[in-house]
Amino acid sequence: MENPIIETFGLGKKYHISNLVNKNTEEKGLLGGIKSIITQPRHQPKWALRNIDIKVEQGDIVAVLGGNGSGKSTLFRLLSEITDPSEGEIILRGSVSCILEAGVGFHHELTGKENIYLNGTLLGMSTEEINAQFDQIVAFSELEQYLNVPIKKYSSGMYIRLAFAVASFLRTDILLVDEVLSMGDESFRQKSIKRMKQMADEGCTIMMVSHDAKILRDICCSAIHIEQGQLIGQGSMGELFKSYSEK
Ligand SMILES: Nc1ncnc2c1ncn2[C@@H]1O[C@H](COP(=O)(O)OP(=O)(O)OP(=O)(O)O)[C@@H](O)[C@H]1O
Repeated sequence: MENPIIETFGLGKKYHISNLVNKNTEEKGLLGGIKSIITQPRHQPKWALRNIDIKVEQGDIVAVLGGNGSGKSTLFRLLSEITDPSEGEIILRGSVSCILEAGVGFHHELTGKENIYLNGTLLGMSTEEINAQFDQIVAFSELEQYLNVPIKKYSSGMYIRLAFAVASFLRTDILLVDEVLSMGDESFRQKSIKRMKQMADEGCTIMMVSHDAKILRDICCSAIHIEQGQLIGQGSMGELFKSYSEK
């Protein structure tokens, strides 16, 4: 694979989880016999991902497979630069848009319309470029009536429709879609799948997480399999899905 659009080298992310540890101690002296509880914060490091070396080719639609807590969302957070790696390196040869869990990427006090312009500006687009895409975004999201309403008043389904429309019609080379299609209704899901195939045909690279195996098998040609923060494999969807579902 020459000049893959996404490459990672020894990528790792370590979180520090603070646990409150109750320690029963027996007081001596004046307070002899009285037990007190001392609560001490302790920080335990946990590697959410480690030693991840992947390569993704431009125009590919890649499924990211893995059980709960395996590190899929962490990988997307690293690739979209929401969080920094603890070790290793990421090379991105294009701009990234992501649709992560409801709320991320939008400013809740701003209206739908203001968020469309804000997202476009963050992607480096001029007002004229955003204007040129605006009607398509609104039509795709089917939120004409709610454009001047603050995002905080949107339902999760409405949020997902706007997030998908914004991410898929504003200029982007890489689209990361994390488990959001299951939140929309069936007709929106079908429309989104069609749009993703069209984007891939136009050269956009898509990585997606979904617990809906049918969606993944329908549109992904390759896959990455992660378990407990470790890369199990990268290859064709057919091959990896088989080993993933047999585990
Ligand atoms: N902000 C955080 N602080 C501490 N630990 C975290 C944080 N985010 C994720 N983790 C831990 O990192 C591991 C990987 O989490 P991640 O959300 O990436 O998994 P996932 O594969 O997306 O899971 P799921 O399919 O359940 O959404 C988990 O053990 C999780 O508890």
